[in-house]
Amino acid sequence: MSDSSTIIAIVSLAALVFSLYGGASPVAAITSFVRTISANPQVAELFRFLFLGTIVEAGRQVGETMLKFGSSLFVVKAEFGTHDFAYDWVLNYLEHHRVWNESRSFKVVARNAASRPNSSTSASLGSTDGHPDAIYEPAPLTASFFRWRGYWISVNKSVAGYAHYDTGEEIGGALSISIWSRKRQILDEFVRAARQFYIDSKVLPRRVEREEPSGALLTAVFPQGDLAHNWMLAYLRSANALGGTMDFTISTKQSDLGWGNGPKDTVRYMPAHDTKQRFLFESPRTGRSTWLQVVVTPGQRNWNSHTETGGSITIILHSSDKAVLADLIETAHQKYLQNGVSTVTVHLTDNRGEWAKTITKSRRALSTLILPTDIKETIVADARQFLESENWYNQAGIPHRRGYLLYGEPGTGKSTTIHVLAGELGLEIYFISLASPGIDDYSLAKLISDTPSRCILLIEDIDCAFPSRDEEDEDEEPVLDKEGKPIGRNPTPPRSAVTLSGLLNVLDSVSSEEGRLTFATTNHIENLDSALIRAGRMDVKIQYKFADSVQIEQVFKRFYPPEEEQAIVGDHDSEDVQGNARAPLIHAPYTPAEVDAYAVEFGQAIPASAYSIAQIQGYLLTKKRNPAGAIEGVQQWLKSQEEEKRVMAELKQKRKAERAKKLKLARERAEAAAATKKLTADNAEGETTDQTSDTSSVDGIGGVGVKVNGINADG
Ligand SMILES: Nc1ncnc2c1ncn2[C@@H]1O[C@H](COP(=O)(O)OP(=O)(O)OP(=O)(O)O)[C@@H](O)[C@H]1O
Repeated sequence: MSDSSTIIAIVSLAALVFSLYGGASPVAAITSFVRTISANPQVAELFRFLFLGTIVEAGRQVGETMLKFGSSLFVVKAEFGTHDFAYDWVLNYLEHHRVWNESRSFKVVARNAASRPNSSTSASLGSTDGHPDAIYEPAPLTASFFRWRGYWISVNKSVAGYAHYDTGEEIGGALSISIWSRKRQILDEFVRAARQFYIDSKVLPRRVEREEPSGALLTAVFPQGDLAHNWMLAYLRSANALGGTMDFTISTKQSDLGWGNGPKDTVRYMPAHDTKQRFLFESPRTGRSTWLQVVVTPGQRNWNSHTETGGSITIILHSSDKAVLADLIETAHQKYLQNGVSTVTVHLTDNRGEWAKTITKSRRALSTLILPTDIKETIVADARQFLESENWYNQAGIPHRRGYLLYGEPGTGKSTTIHVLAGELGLEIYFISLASPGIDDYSLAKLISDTPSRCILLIEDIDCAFPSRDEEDEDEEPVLDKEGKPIGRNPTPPRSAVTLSGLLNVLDSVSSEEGRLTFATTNHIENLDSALIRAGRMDVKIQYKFADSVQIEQVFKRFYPPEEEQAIVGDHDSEDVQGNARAPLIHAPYTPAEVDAYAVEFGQAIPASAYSIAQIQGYLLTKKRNPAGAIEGVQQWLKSQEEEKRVMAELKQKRKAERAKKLKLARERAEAAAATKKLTADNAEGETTDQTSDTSSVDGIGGVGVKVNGINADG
């Protein structure tokens, strides 16, 4: 009975007594009432029960109030909601202490068991047939007691939750604990111990949604196209952090190389769109472990440029410490650099003028680059010294940038030099071709500002930003003066939308002063503007020529290494960084002495400064593993090359003759046009004179006729 009902009962009783004995004093009325009812034994019995019941209920209520008061003095209580991480700490800790070991009432779950903390009480159900294990949880409202550091603690699943329709994780429930102690700090110690145990046992944390607001977590987004995205991807792949997903997109495309475990993987397993994976980051620096949740969003493929843009990697850190994020990024960066030891990364643009694609090439050894004398060593030393002398540049007030112009015949090793150098210096190449459709002054400036400091910026075929001055160019049209006389030729319009001033601005821009090595290559240095190649923009200029006899010998020896076993030269993947054969393929059927002798013979057979290394390499590739055959066939090959040259020269000659004919025709047409113009002017003058004299008008018209005939005869 509640307090109010007791009061109502007493008041009603008093009212009854008063109505019966209204005229008497209250004491007399109660006395006579008691006398009246005690005369009736049944009514007396009823009132005795009522009286005793009231006493017992009042006593119970007083006792309960005292117990509540007492327990608030001697028991510390806490509740943990299933939506919160603290619930996971405590649940995991209690499971570890086998708190419900003796219980006879469980809730058993199997869905999503793989992502739940490992339970010591979990039963392995059919673990061999791929079914998940079951997890035993306390059933709602069953209390369990256990001793912890000398205190009694009771645990009770006070509110039963329900499974989330998507994740299967319990939400809406609560776990209550009561610690039998007067000391409030025991609760702090308990929660701290549970949290530490959770961290130490590295159990898989619950999944959180990116949108879920949580001050306890840090979120970092790495957008595709930024270098940090590449670092993170390299790190996650190397740490096998993306293998845990259950949703894959399978690809066999070369362009999806980044998702393979190695460059030679034929099938690549890419995480499906927006899949979330949890992964324990163990910092090699601090030794600290932090759970990460990784969400990979692949980009949209642009079918014109065959590149992917707009993707991202989102990392949710189960930590609020920014130092962990910084540590993760640095670890990923270091991993990426380590990978770069055996590979060279080349960034390419799409046709909208954005860095969109990254390809990885095997690193090429310095020894595989064949240049006269010690040019390659000089270039490497020069670039290395430049990178190491940033302070010197700053102190001297000179922009910290260096430009190299590699010019000369095609196929002589200009691009190869840059590839080799990138491998030697551990730098990435940012490749821009000025002839690409999407590249103009604006996109060029943007592309360059989007490159990191310390990289190689490679501008290939820089001459296409300038009009060609090639005498042989067939597209040239004659330029005529006012009189219609040819005064020269129109230079071919540049093949690039980039202008000279745009290019110079970019080379001089502030963003180029960050330890960047700019390389430009061209086959036509004569077409370049002197402003572009002056020192300060192009500090080092190196000419590449056709191979001399020493180079020819070296190429030959490279094809027939004197080792017992050999790899196919020219296939870079079969060489390691030192240029040694990685995968021995076949027993060499010749001795080193034989190869040396053949090489000298080969060097003498091929005329010096007439062929590029690319051409010679092309021939030797037809004679793999057969140095004697290469010597035997060389004269035949030279003849075919001469024949090819002759045919090319003939074609050129023919084209020249056609152009001369075209030019002559154009000149004649122009002269005729000029003559017509003059005749019209004379005629107009004649008509003016005619208005004053009739005879002169006839002469004038006749004069016109003669002139017209004259033009026709000429024509
Ligand atoms: N000096 C060289 N040393 C080693 N290999 C070379 C050399 N020159 C050319 N090659 C080989 O020839 C091929 C083409 O070389 P590369 O692309 O470097 O020439 P390039 O001068 O840049 O030509 P282009 O001016 O046409 O771009 C490569 O496969 C490379 O292996």
